[in-house]
Amino acid sequence: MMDTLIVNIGQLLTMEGDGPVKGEKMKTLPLIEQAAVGIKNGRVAWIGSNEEAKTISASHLIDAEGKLVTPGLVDPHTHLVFAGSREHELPLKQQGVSYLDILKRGGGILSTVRATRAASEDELYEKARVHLNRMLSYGVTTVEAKSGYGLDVETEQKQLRVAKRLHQTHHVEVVSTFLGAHAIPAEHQDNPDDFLQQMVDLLDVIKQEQLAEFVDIFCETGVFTVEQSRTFLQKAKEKGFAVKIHADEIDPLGGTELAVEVGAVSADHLVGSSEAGIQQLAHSNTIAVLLPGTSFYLGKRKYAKARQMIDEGAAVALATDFNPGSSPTENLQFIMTLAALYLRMTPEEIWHAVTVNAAYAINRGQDAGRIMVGRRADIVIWDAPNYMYVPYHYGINHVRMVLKDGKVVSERGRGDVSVS
Ligand SMILES: N=CN[C@@H](CCC(=O)O)C(=O)O
Ligand SMILES: [Zn+2]
Repeated sequence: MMDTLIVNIGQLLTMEGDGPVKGEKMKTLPLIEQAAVGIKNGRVAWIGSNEEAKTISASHLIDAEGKLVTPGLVDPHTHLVFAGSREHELPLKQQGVSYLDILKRGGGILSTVRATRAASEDELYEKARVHLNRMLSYGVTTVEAKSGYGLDVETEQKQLRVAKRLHQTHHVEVVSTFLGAHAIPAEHQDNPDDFLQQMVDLLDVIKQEQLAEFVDIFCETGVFTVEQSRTFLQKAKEKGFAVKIHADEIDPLGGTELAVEVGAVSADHLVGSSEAGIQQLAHSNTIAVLLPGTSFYLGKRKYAKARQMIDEGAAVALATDFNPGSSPTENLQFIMTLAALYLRMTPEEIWHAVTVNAAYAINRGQDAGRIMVGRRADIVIWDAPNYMYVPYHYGINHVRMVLKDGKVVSERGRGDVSVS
């Protein structure tokens, strides 16, 4: 007897397998047609054909109506917790002022820092909760959330406490990353190493209070150098954190090579990765987290070389990079379309990148990203006839229903608008 039985599934993407999916293997999608899934105690208890399902009883029956069913999506790179917004930067961008120049003038990340410092913990929580609700409605059941808009001891902890509270209170699982090294705050422009030392000193408290499991740094021109990033991440690793890097986002500094060297769980952005960096990445365990929404929104022509990365054998994941400056969107489905058009990833590769590989990019590979017996039942029922349809029909939400731990936590109308 199942708690819930999902029947009449046209295409079930189980993503069944072991470990992150690399290179060539991303081209083959583990898929069952005319399938059904049984759920008990919040976990997947049975997977079989729709025919076999007729012999199984359940307290709650969901008819997938011949549509697509997939694992809950995983968004492995977001800046979820912040105050304010930055729509006033759009005209500056139109005048040709670059992202790094806006930052140099004290805007960009630093303007969000001022707003976040001024906000109360409850205000930050309420705002982030709204963004997280929206992510859930787009099919995301696990999300990574970075701090980095405090850049002082007090506000960084405030952001991390908000992420922890969201994890405890929201249906979506929130995996927390300390990004205290996101920019050099105004008061430390002349002594960035002192600032980095303050952030290092904070690591013990973060560990004790279990406020984050990852540590990240923005390795970029005018922000932190490769040397500073190496030292900072090595100290974080010594203190027991897993590490990530904002690498080669704008200028090709060698952040990709550094990610491999320090054994980062993921290297993120990678728009300017060198040939050597891509080679090293492809032969490492570091997941390449690509953020085409950021290239798109910064109005760039240059995108990460996803094709080359996959062809060389790397495991690629995709994320929204949701943040108020370079990618203000919670819509991972739109990112899937950008990946198809600008990263030239195939639909099969894209689905790996938003499920299993995204889960491995945040050390959740054993829990999320796959529909397998014994796993948490984090499942999306789509109003889409097949997996290719989601990146194809762009800019709208194709989710019909989201289950987290076997419970329906988000449900939408069918989009069949009645016009009188
Ligand atoms: N590049 C650094 N951090 C974010 C942007 C943050 C912001 O602009 O507020 C990113 O990943 O794109
Ligand atoms: Zn980011």
